[in-house]
Amino acid sequence: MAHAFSTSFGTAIAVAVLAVLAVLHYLKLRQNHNTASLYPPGPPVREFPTRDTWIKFQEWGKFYGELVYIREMNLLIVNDFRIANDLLEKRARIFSDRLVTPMMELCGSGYIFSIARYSNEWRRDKKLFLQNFRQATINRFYPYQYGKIHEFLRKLSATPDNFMRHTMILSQSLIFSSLYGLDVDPEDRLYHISVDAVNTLADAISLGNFPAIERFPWLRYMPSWFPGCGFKKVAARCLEKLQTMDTVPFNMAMENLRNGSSSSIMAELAVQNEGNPEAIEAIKRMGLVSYIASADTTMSAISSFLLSMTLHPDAQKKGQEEIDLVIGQDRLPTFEDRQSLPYVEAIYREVMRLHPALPTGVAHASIEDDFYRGYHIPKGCAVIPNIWAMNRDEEIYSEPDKFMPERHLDTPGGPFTNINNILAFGFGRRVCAGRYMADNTVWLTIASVLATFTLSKAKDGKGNEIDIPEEYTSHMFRHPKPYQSSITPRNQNAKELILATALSQ
Ligand code: HEM
Repeated sequence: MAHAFSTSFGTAIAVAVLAVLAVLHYLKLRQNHNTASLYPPGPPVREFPTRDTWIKFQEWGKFYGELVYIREMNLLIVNDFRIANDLLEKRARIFSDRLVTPMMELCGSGYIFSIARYSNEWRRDKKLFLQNFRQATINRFYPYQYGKIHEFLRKLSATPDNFMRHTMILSQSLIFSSLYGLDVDPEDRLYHISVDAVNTLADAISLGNFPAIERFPWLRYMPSWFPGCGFKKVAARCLEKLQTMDTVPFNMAMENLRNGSSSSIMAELAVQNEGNPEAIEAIKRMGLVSYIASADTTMSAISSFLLSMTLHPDAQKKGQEEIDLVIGQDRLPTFEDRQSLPYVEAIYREVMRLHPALPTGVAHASIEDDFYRGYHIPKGCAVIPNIWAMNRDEEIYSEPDKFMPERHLDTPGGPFTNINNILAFGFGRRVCAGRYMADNTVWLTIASVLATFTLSKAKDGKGNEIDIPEEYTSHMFRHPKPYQSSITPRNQNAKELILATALSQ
């Protein structure tokens, strides 16, 4: 009897569970059916802007709402930090892919994990990168950062009118010195190889430059003489340049180690992995991605700082006064001073807020269908985080377009909040892997320039200030367009401090 009871009870439970499952399945199907066609609203593709995309995206956000979707492109624009966090951070399992076009693959995107698919290859290369750039070991780069930033001060002092060129050289040469132990000059062959390789890559993978392969991906399997297959030669050239770029500095670093003239992180890693060709290739790729990911971004942040100081003398003065008060005028700032300089930190945070180097970040992509706030986000959707708009959220920042470092002092956490609050570095599992190094480089440059120079508008022959139009480039990387500025050492003491840095090189 007991057995019969338990059997019928068990059957009843099984029937009930099946019934619940059936209902749930039906509801899910219904939800999918209802939402499958419910994409977020958005404009037609023909309205897609060709420049200053972040401004148009921000306008669309105000018009269409929190999610803007361009159906023909399967592209989602996110203007709100909370949503970026929900998708790119909390649902990182789904939203950590990148869109890789056939042209990118042919050009060697597999070499550069910052633009590679969310894959085992990405995990492998990122792991090696993080071992070398994680927060705990980041002070290994301090000597190179002091060296190159002090060299930058000397160049600014000697030829201030070339400040833009000096900024670019600082950003590019820092990676060569930090990783390879190489002192690269703009006249060097290596410098030209690197600039040329990056430009070739940028041209080759920019959408619209090779429409045939974009429209007919199968063309990649045709020979290069086949009509419309000119892209194959371009891709082969690009790949070759990237290979040269990751091999030439690596070989130089190895040669320097062998002949005893200098050691370097790259050479030491290679020695530890001697006899393991795969590991050696991964080390070379790490050097390549470091250069590609760091040069333009670091240059942009420092350039935006210089322009901001020229345009905002009050903020500049407050930064200088804080430095004078805390460390005096007899030495240059060091990393140990950082926590004692809240206003300098606030200037840094404000530069990163108002002028993100990549205003629309780097697009993530989804690996499966997802549903968010009642909308369907299809598999393979490119998600653009509009950092520009997020950093100008009026609910968080009053008068968001104004340069006001004070806003970071007035917040509960003060200016020294977690680096992950700096949205300019991106999101989730694809967040900038070099951010600890970048953060240190940009901060030390800011503190060192404030300690030693005064920046102001340049004057014409009649002594009138020359107006600065405050124009920025309008493509993926955003940085100030050329302008004139007066950059002079603050006083004799500052001049001597700058010159003295040459002695410690
Ligand atoms: C001010 C300077 C910098 C800024 C503003 C910046 C910004 C960014 C952004 C927005 C991304 C994309 C994040 C995302 O997909 O959500 C990124 C990725 C990356 N950055 Fe940076 N970056 C800077 C400097 C550097 C430096 C100095 C390095 C290396 C030494 C570096 C290495 C990387 C790498 C490897 C990635 C790819 C991460 C991945 O896809 O997994 N960055 N960066």
